[in-house]
Amino acid sequence: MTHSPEIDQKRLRRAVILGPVIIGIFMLADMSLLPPSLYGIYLENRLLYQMPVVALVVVGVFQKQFEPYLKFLFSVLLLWLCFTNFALIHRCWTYFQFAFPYEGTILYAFFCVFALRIPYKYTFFCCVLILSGFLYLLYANAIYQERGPISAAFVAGGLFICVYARYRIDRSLQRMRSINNELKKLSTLDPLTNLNNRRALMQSSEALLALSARQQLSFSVLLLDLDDFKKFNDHFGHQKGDQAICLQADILQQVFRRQSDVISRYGGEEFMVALSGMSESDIKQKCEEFEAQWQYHAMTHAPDASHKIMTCSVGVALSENCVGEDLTSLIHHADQALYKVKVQTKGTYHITTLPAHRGTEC
Ligand SMILES: Nc1nc2c(ncn2[C@@H]2O[C@H](COP(=O)(O)OP(=O)(O)OP(=O)(O)O)[C@@H](O)[C@H]2O)c(=O)[nH]1
Repeated sequence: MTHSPEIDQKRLRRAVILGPVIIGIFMLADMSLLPPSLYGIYLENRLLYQMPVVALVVVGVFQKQFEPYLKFLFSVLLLWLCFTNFALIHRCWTYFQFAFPYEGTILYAFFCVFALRIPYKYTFFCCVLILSGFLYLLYANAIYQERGPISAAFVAGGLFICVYARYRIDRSLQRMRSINNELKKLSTLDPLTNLNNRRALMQSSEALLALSARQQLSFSVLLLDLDDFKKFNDHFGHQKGDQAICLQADILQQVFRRQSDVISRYGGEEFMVALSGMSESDIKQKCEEFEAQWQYHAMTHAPDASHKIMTCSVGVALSENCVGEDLTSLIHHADQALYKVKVQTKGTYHITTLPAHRGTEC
């Protein structure tokens, strides 16, 4: 299941607010364990060094302009929390011979890596630095005495779990994203021609029609159907038929080159093109260019077909002012125009111009 960026952002904001609350709860627990002589350096460490940085990060998460730098900011936060904690452990030991607990290191790492979602590479880098810092702390001070090695192993193990789990999570997310993109492609593209399929066509055409209506532009639907294609298939075989369909897709892409032109496979050997802002004479010119391309390629047709070479009939519905027009009705008019061509002269085109609607915008 995927979430929208807005939901992700809300969750991140909630998590980052939770951070100081958890630190606050731990402070109360720590204070109940600490000898009163340590209150001063403990509160100084938490309130003067840790909390201001935590507050800065919370503010950063709520500022949109910091979004690209959040992973860096969270990594700095993690390092800062761990190293200020090491400084506290060092001071408690040096001045009061008190072995302040080290387990917070692992909690900081778990929170920043999993709740704030520091990516794998940053996590790896941070965990290496944190472990090095902790090992140096143990080397420089005999804080945990005979429990030193097991403490080191515990911190190393906790950090390793962080790195490895983050790696697996990031890999799975990456795989999910690429599968999602593939599925999206499969659900919108026709596998033979790589053009939009009917579903994507309807979405794109509706959007283009709405835009054309708002800008008071003309809108036209072209239905293009290869002639006597059944005879072609029967004579040359299905594979050659597929080649003709691919050639049709190539020709359409050559003729209708504007970025806004919507080209798609409507179904079988039928294609549809939706155009915005084209006059009747522009469309005539495009249809002639299209027919000329088929003449140029001169693909030999079946002996019993109406033409010696492959041709394509085109039916066009042109709405000069598409305000109030709907796509289904335009497709219907284009289909009727195509039918006229099929029964009269295959391999040509027919344009039906629709009168301008009056009234509400579509
Ligand atoms: N090779 C191939 N053939 C297809 C594909 N999709 C549909 N067809 C064939 O296209 C043919 C369409 O035949 P008809 O609808 O009778 O149309 P037609 O023979 O072109 O006749 P007119 O439209 O009147 O010119 C059928 O034989 C389908 O099997 C495809 O993806 N590949």
